[in-house]
Amino acid sequence: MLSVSQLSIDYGSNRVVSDLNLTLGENEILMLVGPTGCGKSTILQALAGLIPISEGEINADKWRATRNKSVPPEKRSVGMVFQDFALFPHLTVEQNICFKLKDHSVADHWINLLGLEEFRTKKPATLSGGQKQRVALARTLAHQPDFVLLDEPLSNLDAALKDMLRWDIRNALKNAGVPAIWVTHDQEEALSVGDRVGVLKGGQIQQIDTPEKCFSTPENRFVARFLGEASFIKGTLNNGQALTDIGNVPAHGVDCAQGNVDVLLRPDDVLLVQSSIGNNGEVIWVRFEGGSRLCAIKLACGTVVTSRVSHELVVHPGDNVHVSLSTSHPLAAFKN
Ligand SMILES: Nc1ncnc2c1ncn2[C@@H]1O[C@H](COP(=O)(O)OP(=O)(O)OP(=O)(O)O)[C@@H](O)[C@H]1O
Repeated sequence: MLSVSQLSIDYGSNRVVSDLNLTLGENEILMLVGPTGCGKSTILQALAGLIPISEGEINADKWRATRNKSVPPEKRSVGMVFQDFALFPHLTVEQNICFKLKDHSVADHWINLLGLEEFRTKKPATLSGGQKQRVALARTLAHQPDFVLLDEPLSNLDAALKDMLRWDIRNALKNAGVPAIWVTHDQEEALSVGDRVGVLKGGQIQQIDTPEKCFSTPENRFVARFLGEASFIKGTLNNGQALTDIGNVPAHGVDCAQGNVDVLLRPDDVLLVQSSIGNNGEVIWVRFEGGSRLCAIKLACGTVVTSRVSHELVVHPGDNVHVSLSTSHPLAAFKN
């Protein structure tokens, strides 16, 4: 178990992380997301003991660090996985994994689990990016850390490989029973592989919650926009029901919002139909996504909403269409 309370971190006179509170449960994967420069890597470096903290404390089972009581990285039992793999080029895969390891037999488990058997005697230069990252993860887990910090481990890999490797990393962490904090730029990665997601802005946590809650009931508009396509439509909220120009839906008032609100719409909440009568909007752009199309529709009131439709529905900019709300789950509504 790792817990961080009221943690602040400065670079000189510049405070880049303020009043951070979080706990990492046993066997939990916590994803940290946020725009570039919001302090994600800085938090990982402070947890690893690579940079000093200015306020607050970090508590692990075996140690406690504060501004006045630093604990060196080697005493923290922390494993780190970086985007650039950080392997020793002159050592083989096996030697990299076993580096400074007393019991080499532990390495075999991770070599097998991460599919590295055939590369055991190879040098890193002959491996692909995905294989190198598996070696880096195997090395980290073979050292049996108390927790693992992953700093954008997939950002140097192509899309197809990313998708496969993110599940392999999650499975390996779960197999090891080691909790992890995983920094990513990728909202889809955060929502799909994390047990919880922490959204950061300007060095401050905006929300830490399950992926479902962060996505469906974001605590503010920043979180709503950061975690996927979001549009807002004006409405009136009373007794859990929001009335809008394109339909009435169950809604939940964020911060007890009532009356005039902006209702958060995800593309899957908006139903688009092509019809010759009763149209209420005009398509302004369409993005082909493979199995689906993402369409932006301008309503008569000027509001733009997005809708995701099947690839079978061929829609063009300029088409007049009918959009409505089709959700049975409550949508988040913000005071306007
Ligand atoms: N060594 C340093 N000295 C001074 N300022 C730094 C240093 N490292 C980072 N910063 C600043 O601290 C802020 C947070 O940087 P950090 O690298 O933690 O952000 P990040 O969220 O990880 O960004 P990215 O997603 O681009 O990797 C940024 O404004 C950055 O310019």
